Order: sequence, then C-alpha cells, then structure tokens
Amino acid sequence: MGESRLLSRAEALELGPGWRHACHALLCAPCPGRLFGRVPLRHAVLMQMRFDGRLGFPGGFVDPQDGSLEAGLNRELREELGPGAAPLSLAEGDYLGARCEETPQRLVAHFYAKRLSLEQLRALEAGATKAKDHGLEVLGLVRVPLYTLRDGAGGLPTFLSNSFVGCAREQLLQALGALGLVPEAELRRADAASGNGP
Ligand SMILES: O=c1[nH]cnc2c1ncn2[C@H]1C[C@H](O)[C@@H](COP(=O)(O)OP(=O)(O)O)O1
Repeated sequence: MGESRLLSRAEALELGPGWRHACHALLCAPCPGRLFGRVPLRHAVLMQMRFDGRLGFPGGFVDPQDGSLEAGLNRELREELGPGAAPLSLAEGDYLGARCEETPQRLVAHFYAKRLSLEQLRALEAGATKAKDHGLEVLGLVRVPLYTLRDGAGGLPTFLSNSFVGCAREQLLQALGALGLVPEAELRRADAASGNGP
C-alpha cells in the first residue's frame, strides 16, 4: 500500500460519497502458554489467510443498507467467522482509527479491536470452519506470533515479512502497540528485522 493518511472516525465519515468504507477488526485474548515451555506467547491475536494469498483481518466493505459502520462490520464478521461471531457485537467504543489512501479506489479502512477471553477466542476458532465464507474468501484463521526467537528473525519479524492486504500490516503494528500487546521497542525491532517495512 502507498502512503495512507490517519483519520478519526468523524473525519472519515465526512469524506463524501466518492469513498468506499471497509471495516476490519483485530480480535485478541490473553494467552498464558509458553512455546517450548520457555517463550511466552503473551496473547492470541487473530488474522486470516485470504483467497488472494495475503493476510488481513476479518471484516469487509460496508454496504449502504448496513446502516452504520459497526452494523456492516458485525455482518462481515458473521459471514467470515460464522455464527460464533454474533455475540461479539463490536461497537463504536472498539474503534482504533481509519486510514485512507488517495488511489483511484478511494478506500477508507476503519479499524477496530476487541479483547476476548481465551475461551471465547478458542470457540471462534473452532466455529470458523462453519462460516459462509470459509474455504472461499477466507482460507483459515491464523494466530500472530508475538515473540521474537533468539535468532532475531523467527516469530513476529518473519510473520511481518508476509504479504498483507491494503494497510493491514500497519493496522497490526498500530494495534499491537496501542493495546500494549508487544512493547514498542520490540515492535520497532521486529518491523526493521522483517525487511518488509514501508
Ligand atoms: O485487514 C485489512 N485491513 C485493511 N484493508 C483491508 C483488509 N482486508 C481487506 N482490506 C481491503 C481490501 C479491499 O479494498 C477492502 C475490502 O476487502 P474485503 O475485506 O476482502 O471485503 P469483502 O469481504 O469482499 O467485503 O479492504
């Protein structure tokens, strides 16, 4: 993705009719386990492998008949994660920010985050194969490794070297920092070590 501009929800909604709005969400839960009995997992953070081979967050375009950004997001979450997403009901309070890019597509990407219990997150993972879009637009959920292994590359840096859709990589880094899921200094090191920065 090229240069994107950060906006508040209100600013994004004032952009006018030429813009399409899409909403995506990071869902996470505290995860007390240790990889190999040694490396703290910290949190379970969900992303998905998409039909186009890129990584992104669950969500999608808001339709005019949705009525609100959040109604569109919750509809998309049910389509992509299955009926288990219905009780999540993301709201304006879960809003993290918007990014827009002055490309011919004129997309505003709204981003949300919600903390779940590990039980809720595991139930979502288990039910996701029953979703309408499973095996079609969504090939599977993945957890983001939040640690960096001793070699300085394995874990988050290597994950960040994948191909991400739109501004999903920037959204991931923003949320991991804002929610305090990974210390900022470690995030910056992982970003630089990935060799896939802006
Ligand atoms: O995770 C994402 N973060 C930012 N932008 C994203 C993300 N996933 C897709 N996109 C972009 C790509 C498209 O321009 C729109 C909508 O895509 P998608 O989610 O595939 O929409 P539908 O499910 O087809 O409604 O956002």
